[in-house]
Amino acid sequence: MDQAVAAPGLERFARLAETAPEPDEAAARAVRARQANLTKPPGSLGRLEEIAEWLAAWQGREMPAADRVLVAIFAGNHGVAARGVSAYPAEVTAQMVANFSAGGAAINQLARAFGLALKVVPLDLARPTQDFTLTSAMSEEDCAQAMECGAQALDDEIDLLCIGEMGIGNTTAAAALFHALFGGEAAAWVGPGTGVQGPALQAKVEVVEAAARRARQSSGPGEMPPLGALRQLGGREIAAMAGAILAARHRRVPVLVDGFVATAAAAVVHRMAPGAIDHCLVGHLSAEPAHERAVRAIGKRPLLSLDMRLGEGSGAALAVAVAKAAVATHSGMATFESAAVSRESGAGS
Ligand SMILES: O=C(O)c1ccc[n+]([C@@H]2O[C@H](COP(=O)([O-])O)[C@@H](O)[C@H]2O)c1
Ligand SMILES: Cc1cc2nc[nH]c2cc1C
Repeated sequence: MDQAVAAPGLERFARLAETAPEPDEAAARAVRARQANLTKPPGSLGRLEEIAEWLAAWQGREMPAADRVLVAIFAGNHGVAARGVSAYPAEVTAQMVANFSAGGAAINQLARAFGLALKVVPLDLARPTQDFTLTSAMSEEDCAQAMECGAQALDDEIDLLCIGEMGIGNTTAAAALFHALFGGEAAAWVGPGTGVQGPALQAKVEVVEAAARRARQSSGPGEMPPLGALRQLGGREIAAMAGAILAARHRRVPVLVDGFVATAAAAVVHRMAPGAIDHCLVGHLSAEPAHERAVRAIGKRPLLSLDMRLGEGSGAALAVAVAKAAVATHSGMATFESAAVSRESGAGS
């Protein structure tokens, strides 16, 4: 039987989820008190107000910041790609990593446009994970090592972290993880990814069904433990994103999660302990059809919905603009007193 969580490396991450620090309620209260005095009808900045409070609560400061933002992109290769589940060949993963380094990818332009730091972390690209229809994707050591790489991506002082990924075949891994963690039909979690359609899409559904069946048998009766599911069905970049989410919580760094694949990493952490992803928001609703179901399953509501389905942190990076807007309004606006603006007349109550 497969007791993934018993591995020493993975145990460290199970403990990180169990000992996650709580939000700073005093900072959140201070944000709410200030917002009540800013020159606007109460609640009229909608989710910007919620985001300012969320940033402050996790940063542990009354005046939140979104100046030092890091986009971390983790890249991994997948044995299951050999089953024809992607519209692109597996070598595109390494080629896109080179493109990130050369500054030619979409995320490079978004990072430049919004003044974001970009870190690209390739994870053992020459050694794809195992085909998880046949055996578990990663050994316990491999999974723990990838999670550790994710945790270490946070070595600098930052206000906000965007997590993203690159990995041909990884929408199959993400679909398999959602299926294992949340149940339902495999077909409800599978979509085109980079553009798979017709019989190849049906074959992708069958790959996810076969993988979930094998993982369930290997993991034994009862609910599959989240770290077990990660090592059975995930990929190194998904494990790294899970590690980064857990490490960010301990550093009190709020996290913007990118699309469908990054949400699979958040889903693993969500299932590790109650409230374990309270410091995360989903930046953008992917056009990958199952993303909506996935974000609902982890109790989130994406900030943006622009029909993108790119990955590489792009949806999270765009959502930084919203976080910056929340900080700018919260910290820059005048109060009713300072601007000599009359408060509500009472007709509304
Ligand atoms: O995150 C998303 O919403 C998303 C949706 C579709 C595709 N992707 C990206 O496309 C790649 C995976 O697609 P595929 O078809 O190879 O499984 C991977 O590099 C992801 O970053 C990402
Ligand atoms: C070209 C290309 C760029 C990507 N960026 C993220 N996933 C991707 C997948 C492909 C195929």
